Amino acid sequence: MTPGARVAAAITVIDLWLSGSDGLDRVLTAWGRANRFAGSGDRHAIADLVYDAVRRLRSACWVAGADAPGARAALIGSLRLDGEDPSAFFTGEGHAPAPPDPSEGPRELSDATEAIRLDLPDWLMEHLANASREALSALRVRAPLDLRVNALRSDVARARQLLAEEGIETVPGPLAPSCLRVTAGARKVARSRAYAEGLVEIQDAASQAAALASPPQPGETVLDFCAGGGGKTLALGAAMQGRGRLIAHDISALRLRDLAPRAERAGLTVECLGPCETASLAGVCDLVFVDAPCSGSGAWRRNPDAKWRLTPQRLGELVATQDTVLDAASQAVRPGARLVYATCSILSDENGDRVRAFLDRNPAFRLEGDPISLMPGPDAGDGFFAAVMSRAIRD
Ligand SMILES: C[S@@+](CC[C@H](N)C(=O)[O-])C[C@H]1O[C@@H](n2cnc3c(N)ncnc32)[C@H](O)[C@@H]1O
Repeated sequence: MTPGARVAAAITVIDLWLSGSDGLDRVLTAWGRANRFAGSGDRHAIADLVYDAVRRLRSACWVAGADAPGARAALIGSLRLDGEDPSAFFTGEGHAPAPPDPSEGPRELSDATEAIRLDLPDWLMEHLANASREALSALRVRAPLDLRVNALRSDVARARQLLAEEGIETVPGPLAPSCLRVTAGARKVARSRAYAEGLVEIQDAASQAAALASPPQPGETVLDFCAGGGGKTLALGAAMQGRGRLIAHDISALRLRDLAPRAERAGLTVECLGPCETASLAGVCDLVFVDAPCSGSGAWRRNPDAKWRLTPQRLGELVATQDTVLDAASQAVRPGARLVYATCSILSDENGDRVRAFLDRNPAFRLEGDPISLMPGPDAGDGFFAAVMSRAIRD
């Protein structure tokens, strides 16, 4: 495909996403299936164009002269924000889109409101008043790929060497000793031997750090209450050196489906419990980890469509779920043991506010130290929050 045809395809994908309710990933996958002529290089290039434009949807549309989100404006503006001349792609020749007309900018980004410049919905600005502008700007930029070296299978030096032999270059990553940041060959990771044999997992640096907010010890009974795909479960299991009882629970049995084979690859045994199967764990766990469902605002550079779909009503629903989940999970904590509440959110509504509300409802628990509050950044990881609480020996 020509560069212009790739831009045209990216416009089609964003159009479909804007007019439907599916996530961007699904729309992209469906487009790829319906357009088999596009090779993997084309599909990757189109995905990059799409994600770059959606991450910066408001600012891109602004510099393309549009006051409302639109796919064509998003692409024109996104190219401009990257210092490219859109006319080089919008040629009208072959499958390329028609050339930009004078109503399509350029317009100075410095004339836009702060919410537009930061690519955030207007209503969210007051919720983010305490977040630094650098952290919010980081959400407009493509995220790096981080790996967690699985100590049960390898050490960091050996994992780096094996990855390098397959053309995947890494440097030591931030926030966690097991973190490697991929600097070249990111697209080869999922097909690499190191990945297939469980030496490394794909996991953001901040997620790795959050999993170790209260490091589990070998021999402990550890419950990952919102285990989902199991990223934290595997990190917890590695910290336990594979010894003890590791239990994964989620309200969605479907989301736990891939955990058993992932755990086996990582050299771990995990008990998987479906919804409402935790009654037998009441008061027995040494550590209960709650990676609560949240807005995902700390990871919006990876999932930029989520930020445009979040509404005040949805945030309210999430907050109510977080309270319910934390109350339910706390039942499994043994007297004297730990409860960790974590989110990949940067909104205090979902973080400190939830912990304070929980402690007010549950006087048997108290906060241990200051919560970890990680903000997204080029040399950091995603935004993440983790608070460690402990249950009194006697209620
Ligand atoms: C942030 S995701 C977990 C990600 C996962 N821990 C990881 O590291 O890959 C939140 C999870 O909470 C689950 N969830 C939502 N409501 C729940 C509930 N009431 N009880 C338990 N899990 C719930 C969701 O199905 C989802 O898998």
